[in-house]
Amino acid sequence: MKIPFYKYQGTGNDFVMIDNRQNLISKNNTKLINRLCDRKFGIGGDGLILLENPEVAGDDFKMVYFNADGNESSMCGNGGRCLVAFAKFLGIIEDKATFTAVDGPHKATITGDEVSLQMQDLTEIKQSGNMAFLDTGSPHHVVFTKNVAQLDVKKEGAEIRYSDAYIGNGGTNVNFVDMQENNTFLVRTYERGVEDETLSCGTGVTAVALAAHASGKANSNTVKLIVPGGELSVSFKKEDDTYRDVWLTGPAEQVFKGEIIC
Ligand SMILES: N[C@@H](CCC[C@H](N)C(=O)O)C(=O)O
Repeated sequence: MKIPFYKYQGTGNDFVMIDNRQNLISKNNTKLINRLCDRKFGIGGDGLILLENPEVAGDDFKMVYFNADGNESSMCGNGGRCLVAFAKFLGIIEDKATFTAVDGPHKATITGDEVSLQMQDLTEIKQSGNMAFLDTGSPHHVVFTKNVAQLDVKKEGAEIRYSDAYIGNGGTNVNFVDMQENNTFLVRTYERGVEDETLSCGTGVTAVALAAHASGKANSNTVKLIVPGGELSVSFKKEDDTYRDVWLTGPAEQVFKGEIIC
């Protein structure tokens, strides 16, 4: 059997994309999904995303996201942006989308090469010293520190991800953040389910922007995030204790296509 696939990247966070509206691939095939994401034995990717038929009235499609380990996981911000570009490529949408993912409904807009994705509203941010924990669709531990460029993110991220605080609770992603000038932050992320540093994480930079604003490190409603794979921005409104109208914006690009032989 041959299954057509596409590969997308958004600031270096890369995904295998499959149009699964005809149920070509089973969501329970963890081994196959893990192998397809393997950079030596498969296509290679930080995750795999299925575009499926919508289950909610008014939606254009449904997003199903798997980490590179083959397990279905929580929301992927960059993956969501790439999926919107894929939906446009497939002719499902033009420049606007409405879809549902594991964390609920999302809206998106496309402007040239950039895709903006609306993230969920957020109220709870746990802050302690230079750290914060928040769930922007996926769980994120945020550490504000210095010399982020020199850090061993895989080693230090794994220590936090597998620490007693998180191990019994499904784990966490970990973001190391170096504050620059003018509401700009340098971010490196250790991703759960990839179990390594990725070049970018959309829910991660969203968490960083909101944690930075909540702790007074950012004073603008638009924050610029520099990640190893490029640049993203996050804009939001704060009403009472809640961050609303949270939008993640950055590039999303199709890089190649092929056929899975299985
Ligand atoms: N790369 C993603 C986050 C994907 C989910 C994460 N690995 C998890 O399991 O929590 C993003 O862009 O948000």
